[in-house]
Amino acid sequence: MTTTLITNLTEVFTADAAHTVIKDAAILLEDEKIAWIGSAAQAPAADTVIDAGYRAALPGWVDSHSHLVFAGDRSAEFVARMAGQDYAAGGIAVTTAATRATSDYDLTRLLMGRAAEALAGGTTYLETKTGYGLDVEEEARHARIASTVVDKVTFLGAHLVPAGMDAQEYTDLVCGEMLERVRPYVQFADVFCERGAFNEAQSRQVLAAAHQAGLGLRVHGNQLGPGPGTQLAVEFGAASVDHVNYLDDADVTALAGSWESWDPATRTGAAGTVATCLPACDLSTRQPLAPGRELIDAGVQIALASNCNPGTSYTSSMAFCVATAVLQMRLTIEEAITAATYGGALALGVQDLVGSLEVGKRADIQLLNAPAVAHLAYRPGMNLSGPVFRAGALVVGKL
Ligand SMILES: N=CN[C@@H](CCC(=O)O)C(=O)O
Ligand SMILES: [Zn+2]
Repeated sequence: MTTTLITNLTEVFTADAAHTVIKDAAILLEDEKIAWIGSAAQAPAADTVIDAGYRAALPGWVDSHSHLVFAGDRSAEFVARMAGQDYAAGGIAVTTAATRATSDYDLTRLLMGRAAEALAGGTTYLETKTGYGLDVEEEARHARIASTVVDKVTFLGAHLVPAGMDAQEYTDLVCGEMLERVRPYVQFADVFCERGAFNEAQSRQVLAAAHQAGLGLRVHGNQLGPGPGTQLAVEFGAASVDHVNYLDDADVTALAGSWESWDPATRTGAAGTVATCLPACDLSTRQPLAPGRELIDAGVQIALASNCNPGTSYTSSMAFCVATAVLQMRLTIEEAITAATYGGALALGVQDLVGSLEVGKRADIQLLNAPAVAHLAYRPGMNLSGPVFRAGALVVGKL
């Protein structure tokens, strides 16, 4: 066993249940795990001592929603949107055409580049989805490639009905042969339950088949208008419902109800459906920001994620999401960081492994080139990303 002490930290934001902040702190690592956190003055001896240079530390981001397996460019669509055109699900087809025409080698290289970009920004745990393949061979190929690069893979065959195909026929394919082929590579399945994508009956069919196949569930819900997505997610016990821009009182009540057996003070009990807010996407599509403040106040556990994809949110910057959540969604800095770390872990079911800095957890730690984590929102748009540790190893930057 090797011990490493990271010391001279101005503050450590742990993202534990009490949002504990330790000033003038140090963190002891034993191999890949956190063994001790406390005041630097009381730090135990270690084999190696690393001087953090009076930076603040926080957990690595857990980005629980992205679509990184893609090729091609949709900047023209973005330009048109900024000129007043509405976002429509149909844009997905443009990426599908470009991605289908890209080799395994190039697609892997593109995905690895995006994952490296996220890591450099402090993301130490990453989920990504399929959903630009939209036929059996391509969805299986994208799932296989994703499984070699990211931590969790979500099957999103139910992203868009491909041109020329009947919606019911395609839904049957997603729930049958496609699901079977992607199954070895994925842990979750998702459905884009929205006008222009999959309706309630089709979404139900997808969720039921994925559940039957033993997958965790997620739903893209209530992104472009009111709809059944959120309530379906709760009904099926989905790990998360993502977007949640257009919620009514019944949706919020259903989400809150799913957390009734969860004790937020001890973070124990039965987890409900995490509401994942995607503020970078909301800005890029000019949708109303998800009601993160109201959801937290109602007792719902929320996550913040990048939704990095070429259509609606071409950024993997979790720091940008955190700053937006504080400045525009009225979250406190502690709530926003916790949603982007522990909340993401909860949405992926890995909260015992990552998402907070606590003894026994994996040492996924990002340092900020700033003395306090508040700088993430206080200095929006500035690149404050410093050295990053993943599983106890320094993987970004030098110290
Ligand atoms: N809403 C559905 N899917 C993606 C966008 C996909 C695209 O436009 O390429 C999203 O999460 O925003
Ligand atoms: Zn998405």
